[in-house]
Amino acid sequence: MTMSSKQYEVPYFQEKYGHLFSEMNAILNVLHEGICISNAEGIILKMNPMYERLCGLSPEALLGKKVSFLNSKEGVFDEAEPHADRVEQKKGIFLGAVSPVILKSKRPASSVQQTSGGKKKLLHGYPVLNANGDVELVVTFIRDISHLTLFQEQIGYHKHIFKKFWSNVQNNTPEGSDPSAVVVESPPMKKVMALAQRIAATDANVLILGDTGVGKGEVARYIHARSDRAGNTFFCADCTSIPENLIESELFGYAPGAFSGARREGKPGYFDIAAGGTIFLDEIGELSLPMQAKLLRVLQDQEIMQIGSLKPKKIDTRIIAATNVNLEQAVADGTFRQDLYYRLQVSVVYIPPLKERGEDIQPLAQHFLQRYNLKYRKHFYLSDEVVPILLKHSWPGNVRELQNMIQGIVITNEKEVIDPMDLPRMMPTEAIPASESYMPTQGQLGKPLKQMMADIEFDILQQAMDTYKTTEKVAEVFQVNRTTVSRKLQAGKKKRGS
Ligand SMILES: Nc1ncnc2c1ncn2[C@@H]1O[C@H](COP(=O)(O)OP(=O)(O)OP(=O)(O)O)[C@@H](O)[C@H]1O
Repeated sequence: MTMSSKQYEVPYFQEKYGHLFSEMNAILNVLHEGICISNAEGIILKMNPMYERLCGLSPEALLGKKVSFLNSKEGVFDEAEPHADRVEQKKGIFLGAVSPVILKSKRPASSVQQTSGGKKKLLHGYPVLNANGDVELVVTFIRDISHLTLFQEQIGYHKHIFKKFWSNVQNNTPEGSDPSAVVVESPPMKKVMALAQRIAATDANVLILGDTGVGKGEVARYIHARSDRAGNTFFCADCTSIPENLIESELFGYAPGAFSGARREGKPGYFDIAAGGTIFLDEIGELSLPMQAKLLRVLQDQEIMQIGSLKPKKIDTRIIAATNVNLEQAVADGTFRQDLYYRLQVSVVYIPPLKERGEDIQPLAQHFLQRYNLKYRKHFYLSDEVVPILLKHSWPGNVRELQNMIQGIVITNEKEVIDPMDLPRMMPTEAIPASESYMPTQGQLGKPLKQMMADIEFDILQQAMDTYKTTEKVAEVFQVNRTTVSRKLQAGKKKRGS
């Protein structure tokens, strides 16, 4: 709609700036920004058509009025106005106009406003000062930024989806998940992998048992990679990381319009994502009893029931489940369904703990060292003294513990050779089996306790000197002063005449 310039003018303004009007109006009328000019009293003198459009107010309702009319927060209305005009004023007003602020501060001001109808507006106001430095006019520019914020929100949403997708991808392809990179040296592990290879050729569901960190996930990936499903998705779902109230919709998805707040188009579950491939249900021993019942139905009928759907849906997904829970005990305790336990018993792979696979320890340590050297651009290597200590450690956290230890050393160590001193503190002492721990000799027994203790101390320090070579390292291991170590060694040698 094109307005004649007259509609936007008040006599005062026309009188004072009339000579500029024709050119100025032509410019103002084509601008994509709304412009409003008010005087030092806050009276609105002029506005352009875009301003009217963006505010949803007629020029008659504004020209000659105070800017504070625009301020809906304070609910200021001209009581003299007829009711209809007040309603009209109310339609497009802001939560706070910038002009009153500029009149006070004499400085530019900006704000983002949400007007009726949920539109977002960006306001920039500038003072025009006279020769005395007083505000003579305030020029306010207004721009509709609703589409920008909508765009921003859409970008934010897509960023969120991308992040989720990326974390899923990472979740399913963890560091070193290349099945050919699985370290298998010990006879028990060779047996495990031979069994996994045989099972892979069938399409049977699998149950993998073993303590935490033994490599159940690795073996599951190995089975998938060697099966006919290798070209399709391997989806890893950690049952403990999904909140109980979401697990059903995450695993099975939901039908369109399943519940209020649900996505209109419905949501695929992990079983759909892994269609044609393999779903790895880790920590299955932690599933609640109601979810166990639903999983049993999936295993029996090869069907899932999406939330909000009345029709079962056929699935073509191989299930590999894993747990470190003793399922037999869990069945006896009533926390795991017996029928599900029997269903899962079809093909079972048990992975022994690392301490029972001694031949794997050094190759695994070298494997992780190589990986983290490459990752952090380092050249670390293991000293000969380290290997026996690694072999003697009990590895309660299994392969993951070894992996984390090597990564930690590569990140924090200063020198390239990794020796016993660089291992976690508890390792060297723990590595001495009980049979090798110190027992007083016949010769020592019968001596005063103080002397016996000094002898024992001397023997321990000498043993440590054999392992660590320098008094500095021995002092560090035993967390004492270096001079204390030297003094005690010298005293002991003197006493024994060596
Ligand atoms: N034989 C192996 N060769 C190479 N890396 C291995 C081997 N076994 C395990 N790993 C690595 O050790 C880490 C722990 O393995 P994984 O996650 O498979 O154990 P898990 O038994 O599934 O553990 P959890 O019970 O906690 O789920 C992983 O980073 C894995 O890549």
